[in-house]
Amino acid sequence: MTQQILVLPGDGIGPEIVTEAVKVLDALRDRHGLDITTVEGLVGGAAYEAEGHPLPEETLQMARESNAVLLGAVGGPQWEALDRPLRPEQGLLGLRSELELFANLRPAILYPQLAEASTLKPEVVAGLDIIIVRELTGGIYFGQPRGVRTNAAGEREGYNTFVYSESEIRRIGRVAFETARRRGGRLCSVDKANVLEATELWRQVITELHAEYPDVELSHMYVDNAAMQLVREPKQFDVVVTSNMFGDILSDAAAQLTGSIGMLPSASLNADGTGMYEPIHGSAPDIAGQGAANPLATILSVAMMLRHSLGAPALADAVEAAVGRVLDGGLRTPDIHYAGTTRATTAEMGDAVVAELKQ
Ligand SMILES: NC(=O)C1=CN([C@@H]2O[C@H](COP(=O)(O)OP(=O)(O)OC[C@H]3O[C@@H](n4cnc5c(N)ncnc54)[C@H](O)[C@@H]3O)[C@@H](O)[C@H]2O)C=CC1
Ligand SMILES: CC(C)CC(=O)C(=O)O
Ligand SMILES: [Mg+2]
Repeated sequence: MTQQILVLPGDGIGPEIVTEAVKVLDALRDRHGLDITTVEGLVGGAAYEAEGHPLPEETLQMARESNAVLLGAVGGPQWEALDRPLRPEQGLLGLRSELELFANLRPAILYPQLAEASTLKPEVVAGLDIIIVRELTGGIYFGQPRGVRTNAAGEREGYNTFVYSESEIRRIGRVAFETARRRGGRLCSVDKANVLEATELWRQVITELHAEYPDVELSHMYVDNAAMQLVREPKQFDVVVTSNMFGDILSDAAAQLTGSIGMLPSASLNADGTGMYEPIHGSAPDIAGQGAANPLATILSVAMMLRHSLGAPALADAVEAAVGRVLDGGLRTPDIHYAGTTRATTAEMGDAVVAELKQ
């Protein structure tokens, strides 16, 4: 049966990188027999400009009717002064929450060809293959109450709520233990249990759950130490499970281990395997419109879509291998460019992946 993919380019570099990922999807459909159809929708600032809301009802409806969603990125300085519910980022958070995409998989894999692109010493990052399992629909990004109020001293104060229920921790914990079981068998749960009650409960629930996964080696680490360990000795990790905000921050740090934030894809999954696929980076307003964005994180997100939502693991492998061959050939967008390699635009990089896929 034909599977439908909702394409949401969003803002900034979003349309540029998504164009390249759609070229890959088109090639898979036309030349490799992938039975898909794509529809396009609005999200973020683009949706606000056209419809007055960052997540129009029509977009949400199309997402619900699709087998998978491919998203670029949202946000930009021009929308920062809007009331919070109208800001582009709320469109993305709304999609994650409405589709119950609680499990965010963020693999950080160093392509060997990019060892020199990393700002870390090659021996620190060579062979890096870790995955961050980030809880995506709870924690401080969604907790109530939140806002800005005037306190008793007549001063403005901002407040947010860091809250996790046992069931929210358990379901992301299960995804993480299962992921570890399929990989190197090691899970590190990252929290701030020494200070925050919500993450003290996190540590307890993950520890309880461990009884069901005795074959997985579990460790716990405070988030401040984890940030340091990620740059000190990243290969000590296999699977990391953590809360929404900690995962957001740690995955940007992990991205740089691989050479660039433009290399890290992600899958956001719900309980029935429906997924949204997006690069981990944002809309990069500083380079938007210049053809300078690296489209590989978005193209690698297509590979994750093929594996997790479209039941096409062999095509996922083919896309990842095509990316590897393009890097072998020396083509580099500016973020991963260094002496001896060939500078490429966003579109040249996408075209090169498509050309490699044809072989
Ligand atoms: N998932 C999403 O849609 C996200 C949206 N944002 C939004 O994006 C906007 C910009 O946020 P920033 O903090 O600057 O984060 P960002 O991730 O957009 O950019 C950080 C830095 O990385 C570079 N970069 C990002 N993606 C790249 C790519 N594919 N190729 C080459 N370089 C790349 C940018 O040029 C910038 O220097 C904000 O409005 C923010 O709210 C931020 C993070 C995630
Ligand atoms: C802009 C935020 C809503 C998201 C973010 O930074 C992320 O998911 O990595
Ligand atoms: Mg982020």
